[in-house]
Amino acid sequence: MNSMSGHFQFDEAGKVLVPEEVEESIRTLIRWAGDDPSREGLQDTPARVARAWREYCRGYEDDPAVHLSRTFEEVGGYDEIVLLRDIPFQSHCEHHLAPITGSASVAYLPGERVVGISKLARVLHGYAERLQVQERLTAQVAQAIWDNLQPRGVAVVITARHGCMTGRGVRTPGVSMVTSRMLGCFLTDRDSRQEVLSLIRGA
Ligand SMILES: Nc1nc2c(ncn2[C@@H]2O[C@H](COP(=O)(O)OP(=O)(O)OP(=O)(O)O)[C@@H](O)[C@H]2O)c(=O)[nH]1
Ligand SMILES: [Zn+2]
Repeated sequence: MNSMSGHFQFDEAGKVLVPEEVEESIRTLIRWAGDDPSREGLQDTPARVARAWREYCRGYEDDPAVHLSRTFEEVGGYDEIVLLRDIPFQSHCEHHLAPITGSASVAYLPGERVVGISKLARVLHGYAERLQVQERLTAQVAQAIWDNLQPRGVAVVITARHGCMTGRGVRTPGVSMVTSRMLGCFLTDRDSRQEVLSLIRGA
């Protein structure tokens, strides 16, 4: 079994085993950044970093479709928009492996089936906890809900800050990126789109 392809191995205590080649690559990076990986404070760092990255990227082990498979048919005749607003999330950009932190609003207009509301946040985290660009994250969350719930409409709006624009590069703190993906009636019907956008804005 190849530990590099996401099939992790664990010790008796259930802690993930870090392959030597992964630790060595982190030591190389520390050396390249200008420090000495053998000094006391950095000795355990490669294993910690490896485990931290497995956690940052645990979305690769997650299947959002599973979260959306547990649906309910009857919710008291409710057939209006369901919105989960301002769900905080963390991701990492695929260009610099820098943190992306933000919040997402996820809405759908149910068809036959509704889902437990926490599942919308689980889908978001499942895709966010991978190496991402914000546009793809937004599209994947919307598409997963569209494919699995067959709703009448889906709207996803994400606002996030990119660490690669604050701590390095253009060094422009405070700026956010906003992306949205509308499907179904939120794409084709102007009134539905306005309604969902005003709910998302909290107007
Ligand atoms: N569209 C998009 N761009 C992103 C995202 N995350 C990071 N980026 C951008 O990806 C780009 C990568 O540009 P490159 O020119 O290849 O890399 P770079 O030399 O490090 O660029 P700078 O960040 O401008 O220093 C940068 O403009 C980043 O701001 C994202 O989620 N979506
Ligand atoms: Zn980046």
